[in-house]
Amino acid sequence: MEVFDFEDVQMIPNKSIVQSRSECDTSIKFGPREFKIPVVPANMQTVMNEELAVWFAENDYFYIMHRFDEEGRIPFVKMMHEKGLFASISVGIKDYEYDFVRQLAEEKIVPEYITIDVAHGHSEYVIDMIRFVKEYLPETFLIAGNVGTPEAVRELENAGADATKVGVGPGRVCITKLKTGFGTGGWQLAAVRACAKAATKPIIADGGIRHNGDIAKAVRFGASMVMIGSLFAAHEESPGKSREIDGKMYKEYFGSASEHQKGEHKNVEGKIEMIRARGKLIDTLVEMQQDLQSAISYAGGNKLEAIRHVDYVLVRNTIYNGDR
Ligand SMILES: NC(=O)C1=CN([C@@H]2O[C@H](COP(=O)(O)OP(=O)(O)OC[C@H]3O[C@@H](n4cnc5c(N)ncnc54)[C@H](OP(=O)(O)O)[C@@H]3O)[C@@H](O)[C@H]2O)C=CC1
Ligand SMILES: Nc1nc2c(ncn2[C@@H]2O[C@H](COP(=O)(O)O)[C@@H](O)[C@H]2O)c(=O)[nH]1
Repeated sequence: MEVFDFEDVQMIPNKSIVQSRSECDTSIKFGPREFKIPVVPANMQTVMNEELAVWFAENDYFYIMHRFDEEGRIPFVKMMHEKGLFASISVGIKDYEYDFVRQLAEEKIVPEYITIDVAHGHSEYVIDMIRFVKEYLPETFLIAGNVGTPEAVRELENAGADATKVGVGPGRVCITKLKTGFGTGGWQLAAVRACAKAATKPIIADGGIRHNGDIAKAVRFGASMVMIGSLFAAHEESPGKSREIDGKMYKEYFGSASEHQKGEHKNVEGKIEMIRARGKLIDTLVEMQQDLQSAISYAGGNKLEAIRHVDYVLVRNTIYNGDR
């Protein structure tokens, strides 16, 4: 297989058909709803919280709530539904998660989206959970992950997953690749391509996005949705704690498998980073949308779909052209 990552690829412009980039439509239908852009913040504790979830849902952006406040999940779904908003939550695969899903079904609390969020999604235990969720909550749109191979995508889809999440180890605070030697770190974009070719349902490209142009590249290689952690962390509204270092403000961004998150040094595959505090989240979202509109224009179309068909070249790390 030909391997490459985001920085190794440049897409080739086509003749533009629009008079203004504002004509380009970045919206995407994902599951039962349509969203403004094909981007979702990572379901991590320093990226998403209840307040942000409400704001994202109110403003037609997709979100996935993390699973680290286990007791808070049912009140969260109820609160979202009382406000007339969609609920999108995460589950793990431990035994008590089966009780949780059963409780949702018994109490008729049906989230619109559930994401099975584990590091190594290509596993019989994940397949069992997919079957269980689809049996008890058949109306919920079920995302399962994370995986890095076409075979895994096929197996999770066959078990009933409505979408799969691709990316094992490309994240900014990920140390899976260093600690285990496994993953899609360094060739995430090629893994997205291979998985998308095998997929019959949508895939989410998860991790490794460092620039807005990477979103367009992930779409080009088959992603319906792109999950991003580090670019969404450290905004004014981000949940991470703030700290002043040498007179500059930073916010924490830590891995979901970090010692910081787990509270113990066992199977640690994540780290904590301090990221320079940035402005408002809405400015980042608007810039992502504008950059995507521009990308659609370069692709020669006026809808997101146009990006999927463009030619590309492999430039092997040269896109910075000495500017970095
Ligand atoms: N996208 C990525 O590249 C990665 C993401 N993460 C994130 O970290 C968080 C914690 O993940 P995770 O450790 O899966 O969650 P959990 O702690 O809930 O573990 C999942 C379950 O699977 C079992 N398991 C068996 N083999 C593995 C394996 N190789 N990796 C992980 N679990 C295994 C675990 O048992 P036991 O603990 O006894 O082994 C546990 O029961 C998640 O939010 C996940 O998204 C973590 C690493 C990589
Ligand atoms: N290997 C690990 N991966 C992790 C951990 N916590 C989260 N993640 C993954 O990273 C992406 C976000 O990536 P980014 O490049 O946009 O910052 C996130 O969605 C998870 O899939 C972890 O502790 N270890």
